[in-house]
Amino acid sequence: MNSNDYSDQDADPFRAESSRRDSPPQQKAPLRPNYMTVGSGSTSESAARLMAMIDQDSGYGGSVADGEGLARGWHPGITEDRPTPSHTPVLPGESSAESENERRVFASHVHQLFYNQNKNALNRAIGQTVEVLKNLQKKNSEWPAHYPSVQRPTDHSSVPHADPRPGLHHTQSTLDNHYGLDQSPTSRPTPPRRAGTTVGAAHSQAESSSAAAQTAIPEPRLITPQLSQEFSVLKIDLKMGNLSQAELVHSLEKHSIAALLDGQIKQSVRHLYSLRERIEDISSKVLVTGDLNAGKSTFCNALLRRKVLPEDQQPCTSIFCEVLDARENDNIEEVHVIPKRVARYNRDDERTFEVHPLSDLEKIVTDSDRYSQCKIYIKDIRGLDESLLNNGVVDIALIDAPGLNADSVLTTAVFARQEEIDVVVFVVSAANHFTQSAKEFIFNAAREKAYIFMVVNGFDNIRDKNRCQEMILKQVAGLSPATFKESSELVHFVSSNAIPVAPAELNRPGGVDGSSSGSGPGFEDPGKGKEKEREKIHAFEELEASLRRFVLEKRSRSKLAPAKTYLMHLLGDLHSLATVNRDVAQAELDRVTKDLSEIEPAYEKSRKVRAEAGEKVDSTVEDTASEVYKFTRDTLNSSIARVAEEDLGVPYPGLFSVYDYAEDIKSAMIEIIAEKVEFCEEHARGRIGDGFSAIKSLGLLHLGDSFAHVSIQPQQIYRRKKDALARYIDLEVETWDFFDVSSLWERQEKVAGTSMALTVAGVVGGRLVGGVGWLDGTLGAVRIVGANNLRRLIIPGLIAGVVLGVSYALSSIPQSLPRRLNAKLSTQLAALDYTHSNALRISSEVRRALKFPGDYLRVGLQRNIEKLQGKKQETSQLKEESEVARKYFSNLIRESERIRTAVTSVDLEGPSPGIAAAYSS
Ligand SMILES: Nc1nc2c(ncn2[C@@H]2O[C@H](COP(=O)(O)OP(=O)(O)OP(=O)(O)O)[C@@H](O)[C@H]2O)c(=O)[nH]1
Repeated sequence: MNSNDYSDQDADPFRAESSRRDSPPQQKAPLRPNYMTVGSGSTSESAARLMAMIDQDSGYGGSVADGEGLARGWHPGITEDRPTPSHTPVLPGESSAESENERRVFASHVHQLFYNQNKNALNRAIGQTVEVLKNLQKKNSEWPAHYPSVQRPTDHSSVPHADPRPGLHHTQSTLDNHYGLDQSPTSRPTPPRRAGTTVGAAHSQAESSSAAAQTAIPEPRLITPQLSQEFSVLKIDLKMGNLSQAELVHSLEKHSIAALLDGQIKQSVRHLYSLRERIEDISSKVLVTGDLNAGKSTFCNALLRRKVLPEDQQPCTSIFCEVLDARENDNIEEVHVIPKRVARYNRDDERTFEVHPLSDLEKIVTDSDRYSQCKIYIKDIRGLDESLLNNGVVDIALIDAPGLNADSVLTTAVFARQEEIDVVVFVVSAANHFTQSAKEFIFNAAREKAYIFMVVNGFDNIRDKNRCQEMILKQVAGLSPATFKESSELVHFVSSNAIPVAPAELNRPGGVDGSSSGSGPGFEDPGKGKEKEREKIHAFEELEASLRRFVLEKRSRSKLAPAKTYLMHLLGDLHSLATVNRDVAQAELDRVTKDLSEIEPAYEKSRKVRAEAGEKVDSTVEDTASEVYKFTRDTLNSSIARVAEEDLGVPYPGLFSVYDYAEDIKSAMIEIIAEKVEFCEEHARGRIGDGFSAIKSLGLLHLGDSFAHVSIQPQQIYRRKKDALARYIDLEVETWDFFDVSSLWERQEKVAGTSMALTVAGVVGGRLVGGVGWLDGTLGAVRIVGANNLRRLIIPGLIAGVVLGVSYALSSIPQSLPRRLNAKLSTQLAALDYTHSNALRISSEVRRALKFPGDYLRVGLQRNIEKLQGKKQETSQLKEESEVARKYFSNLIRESERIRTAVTSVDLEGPSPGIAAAYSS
């Protein structure tokens, strides 16, 4: 507040404050009686609550872990402008310097609480966001997240016009209308796709994470340019060649994008940690700068109420002097001087500074050749309520800068731009106004720090104070419009040298031991009753109060605002990312559910087909083989039994070649039997062909074209050289083989009425060959010719009979020999198990020949099942993944929204609550 304003105020400074700042009516001083809280009596509810809050939250940070405080929010009772619980009784509507001071103190506490509440809310939000990001990082590694990016505008043709999957860029502006004018208004927009997915056919297939990774990436993924632009923190920033960022993102494979996103997340987590560190840092630096000899050192001393820094008529401060609380130096008052060669000061490393007593300061500050800056540790002689160094919330360090001139202006501007400098206090001489260097500095600094705290010093030297104020404010308006707008709080006209200060060394006689301000012992008392002096002190106290608030508010802006802004952006990004991914997961879920509903019955069907076709193949093979076996066995059996009846094609050469004849017959019979075997093989070939056809039609039915090339070559079957049957047959021709008695006997019966001789001969022959029925013959002959005649006839008869019998037997060799040999052959072949072994061989070959197509069919069907089974498993897994992802991203939407709401409610710009508002800039 300006000192001139103050003199015009009425008796109630609160009312004057309120009206000056257009504060809401309820903030005006009430006309109700004030009350006091004294002794140990009961306190009002809100006062008790406030005290409890102050106790809990002393300005050094409340518990971040305590979520309740935030949840409850600011207690409305606190924000009401109630009568200040004052220790200084005043009548309603009246005010005194003491009560005003108490109100300020109270407002300061409210400020602190408000600041801390915001700080804690942000701190908590940072912790929660880090948690969310870490979870997202984990999720991203399992289910590579989709990253929104711009649809490539040239890709008209590849955009499906009627895709059933939901689309996201439906919501985008017409700028992103890539469908062309002919697009049906009812057609659905392009669905969100993951990198690596393709349009068209690929959609119908289940896309597992791994499968998708292998797919080509002809298409860009998602989404709206707006959304893409909205991405601020998690934006994947790629700068390569002439390609735009969006194109680059498109060209990347899904896992590369996931990796990039992972990098962004890590970076964000790191940034959040550094923001947390920053908002937790309670130190704040105030840089005091201004023209040469403007009174900067005097001003700093006045703030400290101690003559610490050397003041002189001539320019004296040539290095940066930082004044810190001695508590940061084990409560020892001393000066650490940093030589120019030292790049970075470290209080714990004595190599980085020289230690000097405070009394050396005058010498030190003028020695700019050796030193770059100094740290002055002093004990704060003021109480918590008034102190600037320790005001209960922040530890403020004052930095007295060398006076500005053409050489130092840039150095100081650079210094002022440092992030750790929260507030710049510019001291300007009321008499000299802004010099060229000053203007240059403010212009430079204003770019970084919108607000500059202006101290117009040496106001006591000015006679026409109003004119001076007007002129200075006009210049401020040009130099820093923001500061001008808040000039009542930020521009102060004071006389720093009017403030009573204690000597630099407190243990000097007359020094103070630092607890009170104002007119304590040792101060250069301006003189009681001197109204003007009091006014100067009052103006300076107002400046101090403003400066304290300004530091707090600036801290809000410089420390809390970046955290808030960053969190808002980050949570916004997370929200967008989560929305996109939830929709993608939902779309995938719908698709795979549909796929699965088709795959499952197909899988069951293929299992059934395999079982049925397998049975059919088995029965075909078995039936064919047993039929062939039976056929072969029957054919060979009958052939062997009747081979003698076949046309053997061997002429009878006569009695003298009868043995050769027997051999030829034997060979002919063996050949006929061998031919029969071949005949059976030929038959088997035919049956193999039939069996194969049956299997092939099954194959074509169930395996389609893949079975078309399957064939067999029946001619190749039974080509193995067969062992010559003759080798195994050992038919020894015996004499008796030429005389087939049984057949002769049969024939004798047929010619029963022929002559006696023949009968006798027959009988004799019969006797000769086997003696069968000779008794009958003899008895018959005796009866017919009588015994005597018989005796006479017997010799010639016998001779005739033998001759006849022998000649008959010899003449019937062509008939009897094959039979005998056939019988012998049959016996031998039976002994060799010839029929069975051949039938078995031929039928086994049938099995072997049909086994190949049968197995091929079986394997093909099995492969079909496995393929479907694999697809089923993959789709089920994808379904599960999509379900989990959808749930996760839905939660992420909610969670990011919840944290964002909490961060939004952190009001760094609005007025401070309650009484503090009356003292806000
Ligand atoms: N009349 C009057 N004199 C003042 C005021 N403030 C400072 N002075 C005097 O102005 C002279 C310069 O003061 P310093 O505090 O040394 O000025 P400075 O800006 O620190 O000087 P450098 O750091 O050397 O640029 C001293 O003699 C002070 O006593 C004031 O408000 N009124």
